[in-house]
Parts: sequence; C-alpha cells; structure tokens
Amino acid sequence: MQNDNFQDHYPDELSYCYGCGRHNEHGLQLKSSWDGDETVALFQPKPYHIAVPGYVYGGLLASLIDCHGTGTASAAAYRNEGRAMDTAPPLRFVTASLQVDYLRPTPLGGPLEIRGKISELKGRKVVVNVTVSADGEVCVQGKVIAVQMPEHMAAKMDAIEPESK
Ligand SMILES: CCCCCCCCCCCCCC(=O)SCCNC(=O)CCNC(=O)[C@H](O)C(C)(C)COP(=O)(O)OP(=O)(O)OC[C@H]1O[C@@H](n2cnc3c(N)ncnc32)[C@H](O)[C@@H]1OP(=O)(O)O
Repeated sequence: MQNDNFQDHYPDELSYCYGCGRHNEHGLQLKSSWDGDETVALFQPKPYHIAVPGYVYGGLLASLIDCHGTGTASAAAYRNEGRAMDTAPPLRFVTASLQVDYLRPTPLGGPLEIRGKISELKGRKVVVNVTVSADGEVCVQGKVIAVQMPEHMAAKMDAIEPESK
C-alpha cells in the first residue's frame, strides 16, 4: 500500500470537511490512498462512536463511505489524466448521491478497513463502490456518485475568507 494520502493533497481551503479535512480538529480526518486499482483507508472508531452498545454508529459509517468515495473520485480523475493530485487545474468532487446498505452490525473494537472500487468514470461523474470491514468481514457496503464541483460553487467558495470555511 502506498503511503500517499489523497486528503493531504487537498488545497487548504478544501481541508475543513468534517469527514476528511486535515484542518478540522473536531473531524474524523479520514486518510485514503491507492492500493493497486482499489483505494483503502483505515479508521479507528472511538468508544463514543457508538450506536447499540458494542457497535459502531451507522451515521459515522456513512460518513466514512462518503469521504472515502469522494477522495477516491478525485484521485481517480487525476490518475485518468496522468497527473499528480497537487497539479492544476484542480479536480474537486462533491457527493451527488450516497447509498448505504448495512449488512450486519459493525463491532466497535479494532480498526475498520474502508475499500473503494471505481465502477464508472465519465465526464464530470465518478461512481465508486465502497465497503467497510471489521475483523476481515464486510459489514457495510455503499455507492457514492461524485460529481466535479460546478464552477459557480468553486467561485463562491474561493470568495469566502478561510477563517469562516
Ligand atoms: C486535490 C484534490 C482536491 C479535491 C477536493 C475535494 C473536496 C473535498 C470535500 C469533501 C467532500 C465530502 C463529501 C461532501 O460532504 S460534499 C457535500 C454534500 N454534497 C453537496 O452539497 C452537493 C450538492 N449538489 C450539487 O451541488 C449538485 O447537485 C451536483 C454538483 C452534485 C451536480 O449538479 P450538476 O448540475 O453539476 O450536475 P449535472 O446535472 O451536470 O450532472 C452531472 C452528472 O452527474 C449526475 N448526477 C447529478 N446529480 C446526481 C444525483 N443526485 N444522483 C445521481 N447522479 C447524479 C448526472 O446524471 C450527470 O451524469 P451523466 O448523465 O453525465 O452520466
């Protein structure tokens, strides 16, 4: 596995996301990277990330799928263009659709493994299938449809002072 995290290449102004922003001290700070043609992230839930006692909260699991999916989409788009992630023009993706299926309860204990597979990359859209496993068993599967951020959204974001992002 390469130790080159996608989120470390996000520009500062896009690094406040609750799920994956490295500058969000209250957030999850998910880190994703390539593993061959798949992507992978590890996340250690805290004892307070609880649903039913002993099991991980489903909303947290959805967040992990969401941010791993959008990170994977961005990395895939750069790879498709044969470019490094910190090169211009930026390829910024947001979630258009997030689908999550909880297959079995996710035990709260060791680290979770989040894996992404790109199923479609076309135009401004990337579709990523994501699984979350605990102890080697898939507990949750999801699908993220990520779409490149429209110009008007990027323009508005660029106009906001960093402190208020
Ligand atoms: C260095 C790297 C930088 C990376 C930075 C990353 C940022 C990190 C931030 C972390 C983020 C963390 C995650 C977060 O929290 S992101 C925050 C949550 N997400 C949002 O707020 C997004 C809100 N929605 C929108 O802005 C628009 O609706 C978007 C931009 C998504 C699409 O509106 P737009 O007008 O632009 O789209 P289009 O009509 O041209 O369609 C384009 C294609 O997309 C397909 N489609 C559209 N919608 C849907 C849908 N609901 N289901 C299925 N498919 C959909 C559509 O069919 C078409 O496909 P095709 O027909 O061509 O096949």
